[in-house]
Formats: sequence, C-alpha cells, structure tokens
Amino acid sequence: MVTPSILVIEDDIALNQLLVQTLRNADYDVEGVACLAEARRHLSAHEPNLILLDCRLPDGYGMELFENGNRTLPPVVLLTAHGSVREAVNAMKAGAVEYLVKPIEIDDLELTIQRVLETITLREDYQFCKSQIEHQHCKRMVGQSESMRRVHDLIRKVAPTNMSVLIHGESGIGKELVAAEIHKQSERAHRNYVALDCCSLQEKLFESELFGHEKGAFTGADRQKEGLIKVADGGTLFLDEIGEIEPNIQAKLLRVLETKRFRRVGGTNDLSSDVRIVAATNCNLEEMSEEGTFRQDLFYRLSGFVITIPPLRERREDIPELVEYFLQYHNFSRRVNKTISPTAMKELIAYDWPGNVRELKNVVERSIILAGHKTQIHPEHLIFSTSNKKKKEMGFELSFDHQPTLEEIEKHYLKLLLNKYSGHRSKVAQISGVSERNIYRLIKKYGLQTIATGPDYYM
Ligand SMILES: Nc1ncnc2c1ncn2[C@@H]1O[C@H](COP(=O)(O)OP(=O)(O)OP(=O)(O)O)[C@@H](O)[C@H]1O
Repeated sequence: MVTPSILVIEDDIALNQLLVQTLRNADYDVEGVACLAEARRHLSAHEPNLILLDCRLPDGYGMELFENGNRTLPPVVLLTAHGSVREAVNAMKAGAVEYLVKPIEIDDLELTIQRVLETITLREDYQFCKSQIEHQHCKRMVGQSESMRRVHDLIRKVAPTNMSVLIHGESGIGKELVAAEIHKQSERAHRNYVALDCCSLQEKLFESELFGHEKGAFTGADRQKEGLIKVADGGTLFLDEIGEIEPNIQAKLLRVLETKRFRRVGGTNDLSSDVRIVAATNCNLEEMSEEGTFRQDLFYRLSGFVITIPPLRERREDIPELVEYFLQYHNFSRRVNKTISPTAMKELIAYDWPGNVRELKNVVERSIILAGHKTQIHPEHLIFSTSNKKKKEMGFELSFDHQPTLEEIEKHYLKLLLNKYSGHRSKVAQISGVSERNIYRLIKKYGLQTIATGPDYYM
C-alpha cells in the first residue's frame, strides 16, 4: 500500500517540526511549510492525501487556501488556538473535515489523522463500488421469457459476425441495450461503441456529426472535424431512429455499408472506416421503403439481420424479474431496502406499459419515493402514466388565467401529453400528429427535457 502523504502548514517552527517528526515516526510521508505562499507552491506540484493547516499564518488566514481557484483540496484538518470555537466552526463550514485545538495532544493527533484517512478510503471505495454497480446495472439485460431468450440467442449468433443489424421495437423497450450487447459480445468490443440518435439534430448538423466536415465547409466550420463514422472505426456505430434520416444521408450511409467509404461534408477525398452499423427503429421500415420514404436498397442492406424485441405487455412473465432488478438498483442508489407487496406486483404485471421497460423503471423509482418510510411498496404507491385509469383518456383540459398565445397552448399541450405518456415520445408524436423529429425540436424549444424521459444523448 502507498504511504499516505501529509502536508503540515504551520508557522510556529517548533510545532511544525514536532508535527512533521511525530507523523514521520508514525510512518506517514510528511512535508512541512510555514506560510500560505509556500503551501500553494507545494500544492501546485504535489497532491498530499491530507493537510494539517494552521488557522493564522504570517501571510493570511489558513482558510484562504480554500478560496484558491478551482483546484479541489485534499481533506484539511485545521489547527485552531485554544478557545477560538468560532474559528473552528467557520473552518468546518468552509470545508475542513476536522479540527484540533492547540496545544495538540500527540495521541489526539494520530487518532484524528488515522480516522480521517480511513474515512477517505472508505468514501473512495464506496464511490468505486457504486459506479461499478451502476455501470453493471446500466448494461445488464434482464428477462428470461421465451421471446427474450430468443433475443439473447440472436445477439449471441450475430455478435461475432460483421453483419449490420436492424433492431426493431417500440420506444423504451431496450433497443439501445441490445445494440450495446452486440458490441460487447463482438470482436470489436475493445474498440469504440458510438451511439447517435438520428432525430436529435437538424439535417446539416447531423450529417457533419456522422461524416465529419472540412474546415470552411459551412458557416461556423472553423476547423476540420472527424465524424462519428471515423470515431467508430474498428468498432460499432449505433444509429437510433434510423427511419428519420433524410434521403441525402441515406444515400451516403448506403455507400458506407457497401464500400466502407465516405467523404467529410465539404470534402473531396474518399476516406474509409471499418465500422459496423447497428441501427434501430420503431417504424415499419419495409412499409416506408415501399412507400418511397426510405431507400429500398438501404432497407435491404440493413435488414440482413433483424432482431425484434417484443413489447413488454407481450412478455409479462419478465415483469417480476425486471421489477426486482430496478428495485435493487434504486434501493442501492437511494440506500433503502424496500420490497414489493404481492398486490402491487400483480398490478404491475397487469398494466399495459405503453412506455415499455423505461416506463416500468420510472414507476418503480417513483414508488420507492412515494412509499416514504414504509418498507413495502403497495398499490397506492404505483403511479402509472395513464393513471385515473381510462376515465380521462379521451379528454383533456388546458387552463390559463389569461388569453394564451398559440405558443403557450402548444407548450402546455406538449407538456400534458408528455406527462400523460411518461415521456413516451413516439406516442406523443403519434397523438399530436407530428413527426418524432418535430417533437424533439419542440421539447428542446420549450425546455421540457426533464419530462421527456429518454436516453441521455437525446437531449
Ligand atoms: N431487458 C432489460 N433489462 C434491463 N433494463 C432494460 C431492459 N430493457 C430496457 N431496459 C432499460 O430501459 C430503459 C430504456 O431502454 P433503451 O434506451 O435501450 O430503449 P430503446 O428501445 O432504445 O428506447 P428508444 O426507442 O426511446 O430509443 C433503459 O434504462 C434500459 O436500461
């Protein structure tokens, strides 16, 4: 184990030497300085694990060290004069983790330092474990129903090949999770996995995001930029909502699939990238290709291998496992230990889940909060997006205390639909009669990102 390092900042030379020597005898790696200027110099080159800081120094108050720029200081134990309680309180408020009152007892000093260092180690270990668990939870695919076993089987079979894959399924069903799994189980796993939502950006920006651009290709292109196709060279590029891409980009994407070649926006040189494309959609691409809104040749290229994820309401046997999984995840991150009552579980299984797994995840998280101090989640803690059941399904009301502008009506209506359908954007698009791309634009325009739940990269 690395020896913990300590910086002693104390202007009383005798005390400084005593502290340094005592702590060195206790096997710490210790340096001593006598003023703020020296401390700042030392800290610009070293990162001690802990600082012992005198309150008053010849060139200022010890606490001024906290105000010094953005650099995060290691934990500070303040050395205060006997009787200056106010100073100690202010120090703790400013960020010191402990204080020691002079004259300093050696036993006290050693114990305090040991305790502070132990707390830091525990906190670091906790953060590490938490991030590991969160990471695993983000990635793990749960569900042992027959249809999900088939999905797993298809992933296992297609992952090692280099085939393009088209993932089909309703919004919030886990398409991105399947794409990530294909990458993880492929030989490309050690290279980049890059995800891009095809309706998150306006056409020109999307094109430049995908293919990159040359300097001067358009206003604002002040330097050459690498596109995601290149960034994912050797790896996997996941294109979500592929049905939304414009015909011009469809043609360029087809070229990448056929020849692995492309050009940056504004460029004349052919570039190449060995990228595997995994695409997802909740549209009927076949129908779109027959109607002429999606290139047929691109559809055929992409649909060489299709994985369809059935909606949650068609594989209700997965619900208990998913509920337990999300419960465990949210219990852990909220440091509680809630269980679910059999009646609440029954309701979850019976519900139709228009927002699929994403909606289930949200309902479980909300139920933990609503259960408050109760250890068990009951039906009254479950709030579904279509709550008040079907009774208000057909009607809606917008009320204003003034004559609203059209924009205000648009914003309120969008907000109402997003709330009603748990941020299920394709449903909102379908009901309001505009494309999903437009729904995205409106969500951004009216700052409703927090209601529109979806993968982070959308917003
Ligand atoms: N089988 C599953 N096991 C565990 N978590 C899941 C599963 N399916 C979906 N999820 C979780 O549900 C949420 C939505 O999943 P994901 O983003 O993959 O859906 P999507 O189909 O790509 O959605 P969209 O159509 O909106 O892009 C994510 O938090 C994901 O981790």
